[in-house]
Amino acid sequence: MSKDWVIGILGGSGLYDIDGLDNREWIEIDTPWGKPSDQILFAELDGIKLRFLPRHGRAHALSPSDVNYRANIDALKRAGCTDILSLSAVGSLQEQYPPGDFVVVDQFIDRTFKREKSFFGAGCVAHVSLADPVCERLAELAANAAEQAGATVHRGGTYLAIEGPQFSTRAESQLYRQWGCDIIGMTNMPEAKLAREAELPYATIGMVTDYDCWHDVHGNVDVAAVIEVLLRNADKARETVRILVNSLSGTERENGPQGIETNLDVALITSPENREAKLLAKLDAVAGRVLKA
Ligand SMILES: CSC[C@H]1O[C@H](OP(=O)(O)O)[C@H](O)[C@@H]1O
Ligand SMILES: Nc1ncnc2[nH]cnc12
Repeated sequence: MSKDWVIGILGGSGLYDIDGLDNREWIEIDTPWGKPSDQILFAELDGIKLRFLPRHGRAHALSPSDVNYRANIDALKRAGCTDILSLSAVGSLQEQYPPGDFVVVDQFIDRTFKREKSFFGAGCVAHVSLADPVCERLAELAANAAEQAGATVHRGGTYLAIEGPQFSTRAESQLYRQWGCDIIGMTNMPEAKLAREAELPYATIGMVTDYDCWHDVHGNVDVAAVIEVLLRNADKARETVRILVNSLSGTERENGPQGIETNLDVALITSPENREAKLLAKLDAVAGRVLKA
């Protein structure tokens, strides 16, 4: 099936708006899961529709544990998004990813524990596959765009998600390194899981801001250091978005080869006659494609 691209952008720390877009309008979207982090910026560029949501709100008043990830993903789906790209500040767990570099990850480890992680549950159970949690097509488009924007880009890598809001202890940081993780952040889980449940292809660019606290030479991460690097990199991130969108201009969107857009076809397990009407009503945007009679 082909349709128009509608690119959703989840902006992380330091990225609260994108300028240089046409027909900009901030629009409030309500969801059955509560309020998203902020209004969503509806805009266009080169004929492609863009929907931008600052993950922590424009005032950065939401901590990673307080972000309503379900509402954010649901709202982006309601806003018509076909794909979601996250731009996130991350710490580096490996020497070869210095601050300033971009890592386009292909795997996640979820160590968060205080968040709603599924749209499904009692009354309508589903188990989606997360073996390949990232949309390879979107990740490639994002990596190409970031390179053209002048970033040093690493393709592939594992993002370790911690609950926060505190940064890690040195022992934890060393442990994550031993696990082979590449970058660390506090937000991409359960975001990526929920995007998959909503049948939305998801990719993330980790913008490295620090070496966490494991490095012998570089000092321990703090917010000032993160913001300092981010401010230097935010323009590159915005330019990446503009180049990515431009690369789609004039093309028709086809579903990708990973089957993400139809993955609920093989995920629902509660028999239709036993599904709860109340939960089904809340799933109208996320799973309407498979739940509509
Ligand atoms: C301000 S440093 C910690 C903060 O930054 C990252 O957020 P995001 O992924 O939204 O850029 C990290 O995950 C923490 O939430
Ligand atoms: N070192 C770090 N740990 C967790 N989240 C981060 N965001 C940016 N740097 C981080």
